[in-house]
Amino acid sequence: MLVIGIAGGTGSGKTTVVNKILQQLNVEGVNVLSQDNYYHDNPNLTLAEREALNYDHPKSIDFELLTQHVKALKNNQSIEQPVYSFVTHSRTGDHVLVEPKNVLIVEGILVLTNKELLKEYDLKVFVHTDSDERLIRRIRRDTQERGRDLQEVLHRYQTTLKPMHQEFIEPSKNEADLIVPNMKNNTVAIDFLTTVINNSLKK
Ligand SMILES: Nc1ncnc2c1ncn2[C@@H]1O[C@H](COP(=O)(O)OP(=O)(O)O)[C@@H](O)[C@H]1O
Ligand SMILES: O=c1ccn([C@@H]2O[C@H](COP(=O)(O)O)[C@@H](O)[C@H]2O)c(=O)[nH]1
Repeated sequence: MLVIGIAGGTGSGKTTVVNKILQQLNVEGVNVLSQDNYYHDNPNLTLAEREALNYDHPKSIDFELLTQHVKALKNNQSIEQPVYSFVTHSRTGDHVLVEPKNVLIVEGILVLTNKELLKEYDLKVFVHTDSDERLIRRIRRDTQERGRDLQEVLHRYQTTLKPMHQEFIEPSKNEADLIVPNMKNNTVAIDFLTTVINNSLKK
């Protein structure tokens, strides 16, 4: 199994890059584990308390479970991936059965920040987009798809998103084997990535 970690700031285009790779890959099967499904659950807190949490710090992620799931899939075992809701900031209680396949992509803002998880990757990618462009994309997405209002997005950007990006996410770029600029559609980088993946699988 080939394991690929794809990180980058919020709104950098990680999901978009992953979807483009999936469309082009010439392999039997690919699993994608999104870090977004591995946020810690906080069932004892009220919704208002959960809304106030910092979701951009590495401690907000259940890296133990994520790493355990990556290791299980590599050992040819199935996993039950938790499902997370961005509306309630909590796990829904549902699970998705994931069976091992030839390629495993692990994507998320913090997936290159955890030492144990870093050991599991064969290829590490960082998607780069300038912060002003990422903020614009985040405002659009969170107001249109995640039920947030403008003031909430801007407040979160200033209080947690930007400082956490500077402290944890941007430095994790140094772990990457490849940096993909994604200010505009970058077909060359996507072609390059799919070629690298296909070649690694042939070895
Ligand atoms: N190269 C690009 N040019 C313009 N818009 C893009 C590009 N890549 C992604 N987007 C848009 O930016 C938003 C965030 O992209 P997404 O892939 O969800 O980012 P991430 O997963 O890193 O948070 C989406 O609305 C997506 O359509
Ligand atoms: O309950 C939550 C958990 C996370 N977030 C925000 O999501 C982004 C990460 O998602 P991307 O798809 O990579 O942008 C992160 O910046 C958190 O702030 C949330 O709003 N609520």
